[in-house]
Amino acid sequence: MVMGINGEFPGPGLRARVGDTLQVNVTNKLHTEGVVIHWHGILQKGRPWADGTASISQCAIAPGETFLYSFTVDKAGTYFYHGHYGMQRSAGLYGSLIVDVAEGEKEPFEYDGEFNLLLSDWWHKSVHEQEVGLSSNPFRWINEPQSLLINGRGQYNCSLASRYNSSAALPECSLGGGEQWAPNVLKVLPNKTYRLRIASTTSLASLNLAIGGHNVTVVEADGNYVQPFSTTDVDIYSGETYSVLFTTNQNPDENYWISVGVRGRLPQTPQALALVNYLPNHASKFPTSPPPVTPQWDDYNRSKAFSNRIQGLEGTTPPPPADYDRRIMLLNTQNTIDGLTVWAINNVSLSFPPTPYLGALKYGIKAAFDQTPPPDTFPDWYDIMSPPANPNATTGNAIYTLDFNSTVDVILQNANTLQPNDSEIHPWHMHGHNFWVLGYGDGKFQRGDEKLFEKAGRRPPLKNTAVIFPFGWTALRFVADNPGAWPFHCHIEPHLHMGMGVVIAEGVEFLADVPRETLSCGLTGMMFSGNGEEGHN
Ligand SMILES: O=C1O[C@H]([C@@H](O)CO)C(O)=C1O
Repeated sequence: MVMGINGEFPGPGLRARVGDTLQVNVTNKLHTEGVVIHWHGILQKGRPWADGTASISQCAIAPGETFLYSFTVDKAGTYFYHGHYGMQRSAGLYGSLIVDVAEGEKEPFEYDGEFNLLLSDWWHKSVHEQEVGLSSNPFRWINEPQSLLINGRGQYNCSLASRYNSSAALPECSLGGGEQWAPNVLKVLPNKTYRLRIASTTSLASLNLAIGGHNVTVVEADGNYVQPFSTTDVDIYSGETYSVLFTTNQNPDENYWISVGVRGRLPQTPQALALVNYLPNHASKFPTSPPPVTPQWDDYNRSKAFSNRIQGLEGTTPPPPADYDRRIMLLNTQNTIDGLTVWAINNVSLSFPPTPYLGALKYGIKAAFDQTPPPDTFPDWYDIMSPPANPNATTGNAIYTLDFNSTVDVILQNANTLQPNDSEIHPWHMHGHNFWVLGYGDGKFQRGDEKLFEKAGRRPPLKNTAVIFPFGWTALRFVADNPGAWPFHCHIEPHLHMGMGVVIAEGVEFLADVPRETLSCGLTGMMFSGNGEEGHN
């Protein structure tokens, strides 16, 4: 079962120019559940209610109802959109969103043509069955995906590439032409430069993409320009987007594979493949070289080296100096609550309340969520190298309230899971803000480690998603300059479902109004249905 939009999966690609206002009417035709759409990477300055997050920016759109998302896009780049209620993104509710530079403006790089690859992973088990398993005792994990998809296409139970390897476990796919699952074909001319936009909306998988025989130059990450660098392959974590340039300077009598494979978890899913078709060769001409091999899944030094190469483009805004009034240390742990397996941040597993935070904050409804702030740090003695000594965590829905316009540092600290010698990749995505990635480190963050940021001599890149490596930490800095309530969470869909996130809020008092049509549920719904025609339901 797949959730589609306008009869399509993935949903229709959207394209706009900087300065445009997009108006998207979403009608919920799911019969038995609400829906919201999040515009991933769009900052929604001044319109936090358009962020499309259930329980945070709005009430879920009820079956049969229509909600108008209206927002301005102010930064060129590669983005996507997706469901942000339950695990609807995993059910296929996503599509691509591209913002071009304004008329007459130029990108800081040149290219002759472009392609867009939206990457995802796919399970045969329905999302509802997955959700039930994750919230069961005993816990039932979703396990690895059955397929990796490129623009919604992938193969199952066969491999396009088995002819290159006689010991391949899977038979060759028999392509007749025109199959829905046929690989994406990128038609190119020799000696041109192409822009490849890549976005990952995977539910779980960390990916690596490479083009056989071609190096790529990375130029954009998460809608921000980066200092160009050349590489053989690109790591891409869920929630990230990249643009890379490649030049068709190889033997024009050949076609070439693009491969996408799993990193960061023991892969059990065949690579996804797309074809670079040098014209006038026929697309059915199989490349003579096999698809690029995905680097060893647990070669984290290689992954770290790649992440460390991403720097802000020279001349772009550097991070402001530290304001150590507020440094938030977020310890990510796997825990148990009443026998259920959860993820917790500083020992609190996030559970979304029925009243959207934005409305609750705007109208001062204190009963809507826990008013005691969550902890800004974790105990010094916590041993991140071992399973939690006391694995019991609590459930909570309190928020981090930030001073408006303050500079905030966040240290995301990874730790051992409930299993000995195990720590996992977590790509953290922040809504409403870009942050500077100050640095990555191994082990437990120590006072004084901030020196490592400066010593590295890197120009921190602006991003909206950053990974924490196993047993390591990642340091971020951002300015709390966007009035609203915003989730900041692991972009692995089952991990958010299991509580791996926090909510931050700032400057809500500066919002003139929060549209009533976003508030028709929970305590705000009651508040507004009490006084006649203003009520929604
Ligand atoms: O949240 C997770 O649960 C499993 C495992 O840790 C327990 O089965 C896994 O691989 C996750 O990422």
